[in-house]
Amino acid sequence: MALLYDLGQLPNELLLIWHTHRVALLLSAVALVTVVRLAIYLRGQREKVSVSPAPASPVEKKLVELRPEWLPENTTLNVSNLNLDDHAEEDAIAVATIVKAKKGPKTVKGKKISKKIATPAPSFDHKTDKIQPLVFFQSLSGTTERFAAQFAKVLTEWTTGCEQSASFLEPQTFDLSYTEFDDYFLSPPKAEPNVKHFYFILLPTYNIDTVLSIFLESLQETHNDFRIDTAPLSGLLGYSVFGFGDKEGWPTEEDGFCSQAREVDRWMARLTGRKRAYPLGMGDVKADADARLQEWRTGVQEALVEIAEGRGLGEGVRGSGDAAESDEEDIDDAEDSNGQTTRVDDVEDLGSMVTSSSTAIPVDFTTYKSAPKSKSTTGPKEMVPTTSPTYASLTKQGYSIIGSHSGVKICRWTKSALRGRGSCYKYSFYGIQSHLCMEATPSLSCSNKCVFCWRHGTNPVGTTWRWITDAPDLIFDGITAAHYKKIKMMKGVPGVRAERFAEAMRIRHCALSLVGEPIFYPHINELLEIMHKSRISTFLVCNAQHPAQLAALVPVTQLYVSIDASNKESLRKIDRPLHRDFWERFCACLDILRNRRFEQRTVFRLTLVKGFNMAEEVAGYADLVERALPCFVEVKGVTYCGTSAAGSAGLTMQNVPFYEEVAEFVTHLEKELASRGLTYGIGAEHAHSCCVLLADRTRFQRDGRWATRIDFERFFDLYEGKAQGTRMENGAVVGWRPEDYVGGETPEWALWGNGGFDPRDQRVYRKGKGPKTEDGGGGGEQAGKKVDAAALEF
Ligand SMILES: Cc1cc2nc3c(=O)[nH]c(=O)nc-3n(C[C@H](O)[C@H](O)[C@H](O)COP(=O)(O)O)c2cc1C
Ligand code: SF4
Repeated sequence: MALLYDLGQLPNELLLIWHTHRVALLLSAVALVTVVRLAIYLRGQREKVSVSPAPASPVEKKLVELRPEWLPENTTLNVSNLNLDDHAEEDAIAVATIVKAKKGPKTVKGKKISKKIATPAPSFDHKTDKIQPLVFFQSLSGTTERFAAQFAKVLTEWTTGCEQSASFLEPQTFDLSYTEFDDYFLSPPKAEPNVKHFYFILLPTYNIDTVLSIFLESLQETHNDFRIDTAPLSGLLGYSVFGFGDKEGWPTEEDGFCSQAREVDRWMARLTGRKRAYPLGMGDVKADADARLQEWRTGVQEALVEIAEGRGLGEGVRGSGDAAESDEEDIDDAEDSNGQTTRVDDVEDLGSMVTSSSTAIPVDFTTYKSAPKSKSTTGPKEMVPTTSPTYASLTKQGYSIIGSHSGVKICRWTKSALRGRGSCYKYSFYGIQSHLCMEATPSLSCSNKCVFCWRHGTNPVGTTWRWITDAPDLIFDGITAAHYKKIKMMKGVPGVRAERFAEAMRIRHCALSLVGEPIFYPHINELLEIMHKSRISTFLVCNAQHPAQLAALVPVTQLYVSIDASNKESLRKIDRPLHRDFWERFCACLDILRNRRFEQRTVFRLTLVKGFNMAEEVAGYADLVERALPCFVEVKGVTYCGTSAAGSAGLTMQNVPFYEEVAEFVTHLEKELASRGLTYGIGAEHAHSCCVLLADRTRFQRDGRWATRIDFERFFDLYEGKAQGTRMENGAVVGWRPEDYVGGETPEWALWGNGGFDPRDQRVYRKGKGPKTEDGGGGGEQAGKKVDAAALEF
């Protein structure tokens, strides 16, 4: 009973205890929860620490798959197969070290480089230091070049005659078309420690794609590259920009007057940490350019005196103490006016960004000289508008521009063949009669700036296709019509043979090369299909910079890759590619060529330029041949076009090899290939074009005799399915092989040692030149003749 009574009292007892000790109880509960939470937190911290490797402990290495944007769909780049450092130096490091982490959301850790530039101005000790003035210019139609030369001359006179002359080194001038941007705009140039640089930049403005756009992209790219200081040029003493524009077409800055010079000035301010030594100068080429330039020069000279006397850039400019300059450069350029980030990580986006960041410039090429145009430009531009210097230059030299990005021209060999005076080397080697051949390109733009290309400065360049695109059938109709028109114009030329003239009215072959990069055109496959359906054979030359397009190309009659150098450094110097990963692209193209060598005739085209890519490079070229195993290797001496562009690229007649030198080079290459067990032999020559052919003996010899010619009709039959090919896969026929359309034997007169001139043609010697041997052939030719740029042949 007593027990029942005690239990009945329990709730009351508990209530009493709660009322008496509730504060203590609540405090104890809070303390307990805190201790438990703390314990969980500390445990978590310990786990994180233990995930990190102990100092110097081995970390797991993982192979990181490189997947550049140019790789074809569903393809991965096997770095070990690419042998990227076969002949080269510091190539891509494909193995990155990665600390194995727990699965979970990927966190990217990085340190944002402060936009505020801390780098102080380089101090200038006027007793020991020297100022090296560098004058950079860019010119498409020569105006800025003339002004720059004049400016450099007066500046030189001033630096040698002024009171501070001991502080100055002789000014140097650079054409930006031929300047490696990375050598001057990624950091100040390398020099003795007491030599400090000052940049003068003189530029025109073009509201179309030109090399200038590439320069702007490169400045922007450098500034935005998160691996580089945002002001990598702060080591310069200073800079100043002068722009040339045309107020007739672009009356005000709003309309785009000198817009590119203004942009360059702004990027330079950012890259130098605001070292603008003198304000941007601008001149109207049709009015006051001369006076404005003199004014600007006097101003910059005064700034140079200040520097030379140790006073830096003067008041109000960063580096001199008072960073009071205030304009848009102070604003964090990572944000545009809408507050949206404009930082780019994809280099390919830069083109459009540069355009969009500039003052919106109207592009109405039909009204170039008319009233100011409205401001907005949307959508792509024409690659070669009729008002562009490129258009003027190309048409002047006999090119017909089709649409806005294709070109056609009859080469001198077509004219020569019409007159019965001989065809080009393609006749000797492959049986192509020059009067049946059309030379064209669907892309006048290119991603290289090769030193031997005569069009520099004026040719459109770009790494991606971003122009208005013409349809392939329109291009085909346009180029064939223009070709026939030009042939017809030959009707009255003395010596043209009637039968050849009649034959020429049916195009049989197309050399897709001319200038520019044909596979850059997005519908190249459709264009090729149209040609093949019209029974026109296709010889396509590409510059080994577009592996994705190369891999996706339909088989052509003969596929060429230009091999302008045997190693990375030499390729960089001679082709001056726009792609930073040019060597990887080049190597990938070689591997694609190797894979496709049983589908179509593949050719290496070597253009030898003395002093650039000949000496000591035989082994390097042999490496490349070994890698791609092309069916043929054509070795050709460069043709000197004698333009100022070639001159600025450092090319002179001394760079044009003699035929004997080309022949000697080929003999060495043949030996080198043989020493590696490769089965190449010298198949044919055409001394007149300074060209020699190496071919794979196992594939293009019949009973020990060379058979380098092509059976074109058989190629079309194979293409149309009228004849069956012999390319097999898993026991089934999957297509044709180059061996299926090998033509007749290489004629005797074309074989090595016989000169390569068809005896049925009439040989015409240039004034003062005569036959070296009785038969008129045999290695006596001199390639080193200055020819008109229009005489360049594929
Ligand atoms: C197609 C074309 C576009 C041009 N665009 C501009 C422009 O947007 N703004 C400007 O001020 N001048 C423009 N100009 C004028 C040139 O900048 C001017 O003629 C300059 O002197 C050319 O210099 P260069 O001969 O050194 O190439 C353009 C000229 C051409 C032919
Ligand atoms: S690849 Fe041809 S067109 Fe392009 S830059 Fe070189 S030489 Fe000129």
